[in-house]
Amino acid sequence: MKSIRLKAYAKVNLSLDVLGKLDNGYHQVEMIMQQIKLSDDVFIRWFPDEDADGISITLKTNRYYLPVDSRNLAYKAAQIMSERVGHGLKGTVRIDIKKNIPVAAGLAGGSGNGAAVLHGLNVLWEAGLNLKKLCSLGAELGSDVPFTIMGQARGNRDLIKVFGKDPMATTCALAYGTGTELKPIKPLESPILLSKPPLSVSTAEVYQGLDKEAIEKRPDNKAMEEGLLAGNIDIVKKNMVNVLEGYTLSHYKQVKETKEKMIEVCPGASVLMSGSGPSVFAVSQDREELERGYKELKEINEETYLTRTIV
Ligand SMILES: C[C@](O)(CO)[C@H](O)COP(=O)(O)OP(=O)(O)OC[C@H]1O[C@@H](n2ccc(N)nc2=O)[C@H](O)[C@@H]1O
Ligand SMILES: Nc1ncnc2c1ncn2[C@@H]1O[C@H](COP(=O)(O)OP(=O)(O)OP(=O)(O)O)[C@@H](O)[C@H]1O
Repeated sequence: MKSIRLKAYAKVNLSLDVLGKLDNGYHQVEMIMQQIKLSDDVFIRWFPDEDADGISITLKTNRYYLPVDSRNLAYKAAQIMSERVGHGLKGTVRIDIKKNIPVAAGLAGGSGNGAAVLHGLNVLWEAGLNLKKLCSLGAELGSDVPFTIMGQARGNRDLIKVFGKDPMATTCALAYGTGTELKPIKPLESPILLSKPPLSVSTAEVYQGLDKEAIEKRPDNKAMEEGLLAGNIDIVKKNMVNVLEGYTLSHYKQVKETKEKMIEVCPGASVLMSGSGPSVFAVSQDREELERGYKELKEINEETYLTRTIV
């Protein structure tokens, strides 16, 4: 038996712009994504068995409501690896996921689980796929998967050994196209307060909702990138804009209330919704302010975390 244990980190969108809509219904985005320390634990084991009839996959998670078949991105990732690089292999892939990242939260939790399985089987099966190839397989799973592949290559010791010198192994990137084209950027170094109201929001619904509304304020991603490069957190804070906020905040009262509360209790922070929501996060140099905010937000939303970015 061979095994690997990987951390699948969550992401926040420091900015998110939508530039247009493609014929297939997907949207053209331009956004800056940053990996944070909040993570799921993904344990992958490979039991070779010469008598087996090909590769079988089993999956367990600590969230009873999550599917454990091909509807789960981790399971689907194992299927993709079996099809593409598993020729001639016989045995069982066992995946155990301990979820800490809130589900359907705008934090790429499921995407990260899929990414970890792609990475894990690449190592266990000695498939030798580079980051570019892993990202292209990841794009078949979901728009956020390639970024989580890059971030994990930087945030896991076993993967740093393999990809340490690859400039794509980074925890911050400008994502464009449908979100799967990535350009590494110098990461943000900051504590992060994160809070998710007890509801889930469909990403598809939010993108479709945006089609019917005018975008009021767009992020200046160039300025944000320069701020990151200069390590100037004030410039980063000033440019935190997410065009998906308009729809989610106006349709989900608890998300708006969470954002308003965070602004009230962390006046020195910049507060933004991540992805399509409903998670809201705050960036501030003042950790004590975020600690105070954590206590207040925890009273409202059980799923509240004080974490930090990974550089
Ligand atoms: C909102 C973000 O999380 C920001 O990072 C991503 O853009 C969405 O990433 P994701 O959840 O991995 O998205 P996917 O699973 O690929 O797509 C979910 C749904 O979102 C919509 N979608 C997604 C990405 C994109 N560029 N345009 C879209 O319109 C599509 O309706 C799609 O059916
Ligand atoms: N391994 C997984 N973990 C969590 N959800 C999963 C997983 N596999 C599939 N899903 C499904 O995906 C949906 C979205 O969950 P996820 O936690 O990935 O959302 P998210 O954080 O909003 O993702 P994103 O930020 O990429 O849009 C859930 O409703 C869930 O049923």
